[in-house]
Amino acid sequence: MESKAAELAAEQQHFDLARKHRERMRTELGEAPDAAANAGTGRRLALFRRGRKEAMGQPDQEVAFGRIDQESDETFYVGRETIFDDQRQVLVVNWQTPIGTLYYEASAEDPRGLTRKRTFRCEGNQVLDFDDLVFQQLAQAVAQLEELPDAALLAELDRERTGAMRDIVPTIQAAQSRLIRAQLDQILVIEGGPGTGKTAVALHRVSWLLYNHRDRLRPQDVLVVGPHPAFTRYIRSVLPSLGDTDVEQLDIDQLGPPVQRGRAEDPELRRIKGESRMAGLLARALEARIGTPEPAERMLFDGRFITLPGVEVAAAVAEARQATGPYAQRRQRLRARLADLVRERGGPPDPERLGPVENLLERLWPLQSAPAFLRGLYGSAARLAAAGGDDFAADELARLHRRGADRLSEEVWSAADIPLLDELEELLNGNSRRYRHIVVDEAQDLSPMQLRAVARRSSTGSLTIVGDLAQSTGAWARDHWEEVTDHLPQTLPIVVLGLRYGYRVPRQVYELAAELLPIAAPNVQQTRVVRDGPAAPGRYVVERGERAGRVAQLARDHLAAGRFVGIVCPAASRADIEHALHANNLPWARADQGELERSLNLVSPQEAKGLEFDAVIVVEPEEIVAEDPRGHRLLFVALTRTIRYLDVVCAGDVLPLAPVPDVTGRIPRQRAVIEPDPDPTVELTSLDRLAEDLAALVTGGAPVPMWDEVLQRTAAILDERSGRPRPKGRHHRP
Ligand SMILES: Nc1ncnc2c1ncn2[C@@H]1O[C@H](COP(=O)(O)OP(=O)(O)OP(=O)(O)O)[C@@H](O)[C@H]1O
Repeated sequence: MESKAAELAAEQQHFDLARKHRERMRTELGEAPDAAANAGTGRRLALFRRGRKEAMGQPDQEVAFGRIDQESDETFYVGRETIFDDQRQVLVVNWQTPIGTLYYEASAEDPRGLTRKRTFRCEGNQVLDFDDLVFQQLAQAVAQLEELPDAALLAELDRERTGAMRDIVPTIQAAQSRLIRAQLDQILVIEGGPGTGKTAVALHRVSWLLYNHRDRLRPQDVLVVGPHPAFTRYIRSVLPSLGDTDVEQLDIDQLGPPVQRGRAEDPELRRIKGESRMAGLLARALEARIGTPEPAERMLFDGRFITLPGVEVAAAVAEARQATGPYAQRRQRLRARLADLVRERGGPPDPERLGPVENLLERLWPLQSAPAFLRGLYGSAARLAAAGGDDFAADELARLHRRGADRLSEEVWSAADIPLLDELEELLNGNSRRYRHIVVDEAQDLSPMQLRAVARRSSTGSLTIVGDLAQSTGAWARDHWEEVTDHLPQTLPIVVLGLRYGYRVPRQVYELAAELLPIAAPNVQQTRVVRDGPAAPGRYVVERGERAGRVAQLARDHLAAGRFVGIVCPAASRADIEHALHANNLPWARADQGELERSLNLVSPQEAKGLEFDAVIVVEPEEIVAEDPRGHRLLFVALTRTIRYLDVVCAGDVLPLAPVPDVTGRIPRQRAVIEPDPDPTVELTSLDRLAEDLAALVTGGAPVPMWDEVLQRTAAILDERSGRPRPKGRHHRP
């Protein structure tokens, strides 16, 4: 057998050769002439080449991260891009190709025709070392190899954070790879605990889909929606680093017209505005703007009166009302009809001279902008009452009523207003941009109106929905995924698949946070943590007056050690903490302004969703719990943001498990987790869907030989839950 040194030298030779050819390919891309049949094609070619060049690894980046050896004796190197030599021989294959996929998927149970999987450790393009998995040897010894974190993954997880998410191409795990490659034509719900890689998987899935469905999907056809600007900023470099530059990435608040945002609103009003019955209210209110004509409509053209009988005008209005299409389009239809009626009576043929028709049209079918219309509607109790119909109680309509700013340009809108404006935009103009695939991250919190805004942008019904029910908080805290998927297009199958291994949060921290789960989300499966952290969580219970000073001191210590730090601070303590940071001369970035670049970041628990830091300082858990009706979930979010260090600084309990009074002094009611009633009328189709979901879970979660075992255990769990006697011979829960 070759010595390791000799093998390393041989690998280095291959890496050097591949790098030489990568640079040759880069040069060729730069030099290729822009000549094309026409200017448009030339521009597209130039853009394509720019995209290809950007996607190429930098000269100092390793050409490959892995190698697979097949039983057929063929060997492939796997990297971020395919590299050819000048004879078109492949030196490295792209991770997104079927061959590249084998690198992630081969396991001891199912080696997929491989004899060996090699993972390289590199510094630049210098091969320092490699680890081998030799499948035949391992097959007998390891039952579930794919679940064990390997050295390469652990080293990657321990790397310091910077405020920008990185790609995980070299270390994608088998279970993650299955979700990345799941079929395009479905609504795939990726669920899992904090730090299981849901966001990373969803972004790599986009890249994989773009590569493997080039015929149907261009980068411009894909939209990624995140919960807030700091999150979008955090993830925005992942797709470009995978070579996919033109994918649109927006915050949920950007799905709507550009208006001034920032209006605060109480949760009850937020809840009303988020409900899908608001769509009906808006549609009725808009139709109510359409007027009725006078018995006779008299118009003056070039000194001559023309009179249209009211019944004819009313018929034209009725026809436009019944037509399909958005308000503005139907208005055009009415305009054309009125012009015809005028011409039939000898009016001017020239549309330029139809000013009086425009006036009549404006009176009957006024032009509207979404913000002007909604401001007017909120401002009128009578219009709200008329549009509310039986769907809204009087006190709900009273809550919606508000006096608008003096000028439209001064109106400040709330987050819950944005999807209403977007709904109106669609009713008025119907020109929302459509996408062929949409990814929605942190989807567990979105209101039905926000989900409608997502759904209307989907031209195919193909979506990837990402979230964690245990982190679902706010006015729309959810306990079941159906509460989300019911508002999405129903054209394709819905499959919920889970990620179970926690890569971010160290064991000591997760154990603390998981104490909240029995109250926060008793139905949610716990994460299996893959690694230990460097230290137990720091618990600092201090006098209230000392709290902010202690936070500043801890932040300073973490910063001195070169860590990327997040302070998760409830609103009630925000001013105190800001003051202490100022006084200690510690500049920080504000997540509420989409910033996340400095070493020190101040985030609210809500903004903390999806983010991660080397060190996290959580301020006053009791206040965090009091901040939301599902406050224990919010605290769970706050405690699970760290990749290494956690400190909790408080005057109250480190881990308040009992309900804590909210800001008004009331004990918030925890909404009961609703177990679905056994319903004998459940339709076969939904049972089929449930069975399909379960089958998908089993397929994705266990190797084939274990399926029977899993099903037997599932049956035992169900028996236990239902209190039914367990038939003899069935497996017991371990
Ligand atoms: N296979 C992997 N290789 C290397 N790093 C990984 C892998 N999977 C996940 N990670 C890392 O683990 C961390 C958590 O991943 P991610 O943010 O995608 O988790 P999440 O499930 O979306 O978490 P949350 O629910 O808190 O938003 C990230 O730093 C990510 O890069």
